[in-house]
Amino acid sequence: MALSGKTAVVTGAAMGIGKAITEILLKNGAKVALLDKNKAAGESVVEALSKEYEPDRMLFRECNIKSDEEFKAAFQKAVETFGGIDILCNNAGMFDESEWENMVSTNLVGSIRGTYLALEHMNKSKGGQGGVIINVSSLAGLGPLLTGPVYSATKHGLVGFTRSISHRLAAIISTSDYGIRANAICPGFVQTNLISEIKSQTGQFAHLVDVAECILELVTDETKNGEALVVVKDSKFYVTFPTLDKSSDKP
Ligand SMILES: NC(=O)C1=CN([C@@H]2O[C@H](COP(=O)(O)OP(=O)(O)OC[C@H]3O[C@@H](n4cnc5c(N)ncnc54)[C@H](O)[C@@H]3O)[C@@H](O)[C@H]2O)C=CC1
Ligand SMILES: CCCCCC(=O)CC\C=C/C=C/C=C/[C@@H](O)[C@@H](O)CCCC(=O)O
Repeated sequence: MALSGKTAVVTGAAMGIGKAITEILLKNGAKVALLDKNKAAGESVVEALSKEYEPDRMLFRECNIKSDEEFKAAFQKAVETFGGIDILCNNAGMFDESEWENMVSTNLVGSIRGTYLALEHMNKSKGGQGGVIINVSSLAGLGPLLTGPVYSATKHGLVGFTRSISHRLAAIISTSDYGIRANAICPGFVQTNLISEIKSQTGQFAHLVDVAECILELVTDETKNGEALVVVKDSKFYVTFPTLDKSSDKP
């Protein structure tokens, strides 16, 4: 997918990984609807980016992805402003095990909500233009995270949901081509506000630009559907998942 003229919706775009995703999409010619619950930070980012990119290629919309109403309105605003939606990056997320129900509502339910909204808008069989959905999971979505059992559950859930949706989209292509791909990205530690608010952190950190470049790869490479791409310091790799042997329930 060439990005020039394409429209992306990025959640959690006001800082961190979401801001880095927004910048690399703008740099590669896309228009971006930045969504975030943090209005002040979101407006500040758009003001700063408008100095480097054409202001009519971006918009900020305050949106809490836990709200169906706010998320639907934000999608509608993006469609009205830019004419359609080609890319969704479900990036918004949090880490707070003391707020575990809120974390599930944000990290998992919020991203599922965004995915289903995108399927409606992108679906070629319903007048859409097709597109690609990137769900930001985590390395903790592929293995246990001692310090974050519920966080890890939300990110495992997101990998499972993304793989299931993408396999479904691939399976129905012969009957009703949605023209939509879905992939997960699984970063290791990245120095952002989310991490800086967590005290006991160890481990090596990937760079924001590395994560953004991996997301760009998943967006532009139309052969990628149902993938989980790991990106850690100085390394990236596509996860190979066990396939169930149809004749038995053994992987
Ligand atoms: N920083 C890291 O080490 C890693 C982060 N991730 C994931 O990357 C994504 C982004 O994380 P960071 O950039 O590190 O976090 P961050 O805290 O720096 O930025 C997150 C952004 O999302 C927004 N947000 C949070 N909840 C929201 C909601 N309910 N509705 C709308 N916006 C909301 C925040 O206002 C903030 O602007 C998250 O899904 C996180 O789980 C994954 C692996 C590693
Ligand atoms: C502690 C809060 C972190 C919140 C932000 C993140 O998501 C950071 C994720 C970084 C590290 C997670 C590490 C998990 C490691 C193990 O589960 C390991 O088993 C993962 C193996 C993945 C693989 O190699 O396929």
